Amino acid sequence: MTARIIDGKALAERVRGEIAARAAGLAARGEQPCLAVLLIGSDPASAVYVRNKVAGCEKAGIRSLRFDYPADAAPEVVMAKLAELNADPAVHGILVQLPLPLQFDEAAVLEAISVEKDVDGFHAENVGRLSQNQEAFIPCTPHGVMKMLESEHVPLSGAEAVVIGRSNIVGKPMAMLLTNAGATVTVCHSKTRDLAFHTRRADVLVAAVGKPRFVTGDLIKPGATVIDVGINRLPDGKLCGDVDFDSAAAVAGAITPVPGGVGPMTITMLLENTVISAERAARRKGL
Ligand SMILES: Nc1nc(=O)c2c([nH]1)NC[C@@H]1CN(c3ccc(C(=O)N[C@@H](CCC(=O)O)C(=O)O)cc3)C=[N+]21
Ligand SMILES: [Mg+2]
Repeated sequence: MTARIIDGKALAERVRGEIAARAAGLAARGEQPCLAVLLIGSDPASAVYVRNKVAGCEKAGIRSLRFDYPADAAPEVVMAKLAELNADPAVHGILVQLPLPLQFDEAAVLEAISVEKDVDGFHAENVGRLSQNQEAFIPCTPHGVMKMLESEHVPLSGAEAVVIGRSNIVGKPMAMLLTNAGATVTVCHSKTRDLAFHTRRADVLVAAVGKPRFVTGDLIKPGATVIDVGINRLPDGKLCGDVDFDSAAAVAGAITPVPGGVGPMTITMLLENTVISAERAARRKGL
């Protein structure tokens, strides 16, 4: 058996077409969607992601504002910029690229973004709303994964879902979304005693561990849907996921590649959240 490949890039293209149409409609009514992106420091991976986000905005007809700060930037300077962007009615989304340099209190920075403009969905209030299954900005990576599962018609109600990784930006919100969709969810992590015991029961397996090729075929239930959230840069510069693609694809029913899987959907959901925020602003203004 060899797994069907879930083409995140193709799905992202399709969804971005719809987002671009909504953005154009908003611009015609005088409310052009606008995303502000703050990048602090010079981490090369962060620079690539931010460049991809800005390019994604441009292609979808979303205005983007980019603010770059040196690694030793004073937190007060960034906080002042956030206050300014929160108050600017032309700005609909604000994203502070993570990780932040050590002098920053990450939680304090995320809380300083207004809930209405928190298109990353990392503000505690949006996290709380998601956990209560209320309308909220949903973190882009897990939201993109849900869209992929939906477009592939993967049944979730009553399914066994296993998430490897318990980060605030992927693992935990992923578990919440799968729970809200009716799956029986297990969250595994570095302290899990018998990983294979859990993963071999999974109808849907999401890998967000940050270890290259960590999930091998022997951990996968035959026919399972395997979602690879990992993005690891190998010494040769190539990108690889948390899943050992070849051994996994021999067992799984469907699998996402890296690159071209979850990554492009992550940026797509960021664009969608920005458009949603702009649509709300337009509605408030009666446009
Ligand atoms: N505040 C914040 N919000 C984020 O959403 C956020 C963040 N910080 N910090 C880092 C992670 C990572 N992330 C990715 C976005 C796009 C790709 C992506 O487009 N990947 C392409 C390949 C890109 C490449 O060539 O490197 C792919 O998988 O095909 C990957 C990873 C967003 N993140
Ligand atoms: Mg983890």
